[in-house]
Amino acid sequence: MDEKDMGTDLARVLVTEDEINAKLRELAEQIDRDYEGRDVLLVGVLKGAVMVMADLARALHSPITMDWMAVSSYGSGTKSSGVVRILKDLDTDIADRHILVVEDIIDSGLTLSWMLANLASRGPASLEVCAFFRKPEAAKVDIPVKYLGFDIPNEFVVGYGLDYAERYRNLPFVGTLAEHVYSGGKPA
Ligand SMILES: O=P(O)(O)OC[C@H]1O[C@H](OP(=O)(O)OP(=O)(O)O)[C@H](O)[C@@H]1O
Ligand code: HPA
Ligand SMILES: [Mg+2]
Repeated sequence: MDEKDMGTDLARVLVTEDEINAKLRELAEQIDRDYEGRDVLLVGVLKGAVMVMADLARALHSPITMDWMAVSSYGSGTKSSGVVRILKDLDTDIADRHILVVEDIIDSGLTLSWMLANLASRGPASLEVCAFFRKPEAAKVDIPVKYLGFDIPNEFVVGYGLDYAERYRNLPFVGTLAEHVYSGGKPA
């Protein structure tokens, strides 16, 4: 599915594939500059951050390693429960390491707020956040984001890693879903 052939499930494209690729290059340049001479461990948050992690890592020239954590607060719905569970912990000891957490989206901020407190308690040398999308109007807690992709409106979005009931993660752009997808009805 691309932007010209969205099917009937998508209502509106918010960020195009070209905009995503340009932003990745911009963020990678900044990260390369900031981490010059230091080894950085990118910590991706499964599963949403898979796309941004893979693309950002390839856009970087810095020597990086990657690790993954799986936490879940949304389940199959569209609202954060605020209750964060670790489904998979890091394989790496992050004490004295430079950690850059890579997230697809900050919505309420509850997931990342919990994760940052958890990671900080492990004694990293530094701890920063790269979030590709953020919904400023949805924030319940303030998250310090050093590398930000796009601020987007307070609507449920899918694509580029973001799912609705596990679907749409593979769209190369980000958009909103048509009403019939939520209501289970037929496309208009
Ligand atoms: O700021 P918040 O309101 O906490 O929301 C953001 C989090 O919610 C989503 O994860 P989800 O729990 O859906 O898991 P997934 O990445 O596997 O889809 C998203 O990938 C972020 O991790
Ligand atoms: O808008 C969203 N879409 C998909 N997953 C999400 N997780 C938090 N916010 C969102
Ligand atoms: Mg999800």
